[in-house]
Amino acid sequence: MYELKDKELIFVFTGPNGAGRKTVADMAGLTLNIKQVLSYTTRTRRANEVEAEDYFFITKADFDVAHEQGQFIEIIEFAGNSYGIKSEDIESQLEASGCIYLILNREGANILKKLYGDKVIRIFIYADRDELIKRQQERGDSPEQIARYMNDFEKESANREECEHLYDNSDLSHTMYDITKTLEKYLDRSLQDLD
Ligand SMILES: Nc1ncnc2c1ncn2[C@@H]1O[C@H](COP(=O)(O)OP(=O)(O)OP(=O)(O)O)[C@@H](O)[C@H]1O
Ligand SMILES: Nc1nc2c(ncn2[C@@H]2O[C@H](COP(=O)(O)O)[C@@H](O)[C@H]2O)c(=O)[nH]1
Repeated sequence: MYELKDKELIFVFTGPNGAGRKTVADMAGLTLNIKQVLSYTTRTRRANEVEAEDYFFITKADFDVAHEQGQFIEIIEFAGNSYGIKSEDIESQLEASGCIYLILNREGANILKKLYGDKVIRIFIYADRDELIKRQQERGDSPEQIARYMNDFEKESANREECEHLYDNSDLSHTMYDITKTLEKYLDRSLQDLD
């Protein structure tokens, strides 16, 4: 397993679907110049999603081959699709930029924490249940898709207790203000550790 160097950090954005993890994580990444490690998925691409920007969209056959070859650090099956992150991508991105972020469900967030301990900061993003449904509807998800994703709501919400930081994302600009302040503290500390 890759051993993280002193200054390297992994931010994991987690929480229930539709809470705004991706929106918040990408804005924070852009502001603070932190790069994302993308997952691979067998899920069908949504209308607004772009290959190699949101995910690497691959076939189930390719996913299974990569899995058999031990390329994934962790995988999940969710709503009939497979998702995983490749160890090599984590390693190369850390070496290139020092700090990375990922957007994962509770299982992935907690596996990384177990593997990398204090180097992993889990950021739990949440919003009211009805608001999550509304956001998924507005994005054009079908009622069946929303129901499948919301099945996980309770378990995903319960994971807040495990996370290092919690943010209510009812108001995006407030969320961004608070998260940026928190991440900056970690980044400053990490730079000071270098001295
Ligand atoms: N604070 C907010 N207020 C209103 N809408 C928001 C807010 N944050 C994000 N959204 C919108 O909610 C929808 C879901 O956001 P996003 O994709 O970032 O969520 P997610 O937690 O990554 O969930 P998923 O994995 O289902 O995409 C998007 O259309 C996004 O623009
Ligand atoms: N444990 C992991 N969770 C992942 C990974 N890639 C995405 N996800 C999470 O899965 C659900 C569904 O994603 P969606 O894009 O279909 O809405 C969501 O919670 C993602 O954050 C992964 O590699 N490992």
